[in-house]
Amino acid sequence: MSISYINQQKAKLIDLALFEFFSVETLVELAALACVSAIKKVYSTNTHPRILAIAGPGNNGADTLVASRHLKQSGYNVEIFYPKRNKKEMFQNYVKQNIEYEVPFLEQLPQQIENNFDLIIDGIFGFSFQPPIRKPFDTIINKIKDISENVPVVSIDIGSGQDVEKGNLNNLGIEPETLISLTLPKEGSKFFTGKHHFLGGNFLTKSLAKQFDVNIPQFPQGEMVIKLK
Ligand SMILES: NC(=O)C1=CN([C@@H]2O[C@H](COP(=O)(O)OP(=O)(O)OC[C@H]3O[C@@H](n4cnc5c(N)ncnc54)[C@H](O)[C@@H]3O)[C@@H](O)[C@H]2O)[C@@H](O)CC1
Ligand SMILES: [K+]
Repeated sequence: MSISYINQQKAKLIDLALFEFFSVETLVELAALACVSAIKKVYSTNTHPRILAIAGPGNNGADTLVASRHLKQSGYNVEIFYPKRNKKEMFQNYVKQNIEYEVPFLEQLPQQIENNFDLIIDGIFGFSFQPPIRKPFDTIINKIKDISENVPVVSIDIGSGQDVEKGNLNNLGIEPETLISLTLPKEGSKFFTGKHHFLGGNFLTKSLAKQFDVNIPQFPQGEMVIKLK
């Protein structure tokens, strides 16, 4: 049975349904841990010790802020660029946690990313993205696109700037080396051209799968992610 790919509306509805059972903090913590698990499988602290994490204003950014803390605890050197801060308490707590765990926040996108970082985490936009890309993320996404030939990029849920359903239309979004889809892959990820595609976020029950008419995967025993590509 193949795994379902979902459109933007279904992603939002499934998210809302999960909030009936879990707090957003729980879902973010688990999604972030799944992302960390996928990252560790491809990029080790020996080969890719210096990580630049770019966090957006929504829950894709929340996943990134939490993943940054876990990656730091796992021995990576992580620095965060988080240009548009969400005022909600949850996000403020994630900032405090990173400061406590000695993960620095950068005031600007660094100039020489390729010389100073081995890996970029793209946590700018997830399934709620609506084009066109507004400031300041237009220039940030263009910069990441420019250097993605030289520094590998891991995108959480979606390559930021890509259309959630149609993929990288007109090459406007980030095309990552590694994509980590959450809950179920979005339709746009059918066009993914990078090397590694993981699925994390083992949240769906049989009853939710029936309600939303989707096929859900069986995660391998003891694993937080499934490798789709
Ligand atoms: N059920 C799930 O699958 C889960 C999803 N989570 C994460 O949550 C994400 C979805 O989070 P959200 O719904 O908060 O939304 P996103 O994080 O996708 O983005 C919404 C934010 O981006 C801004 N934005 C949207 N389009 C823009 C544009 N064109 N230019 C500039 N800013 C723009 C919005 O104003 C809003 O602040 C998922 O992709 C995933 O990463 C996880 O945190 C937990 C579980
Ligand atoms: K993203």
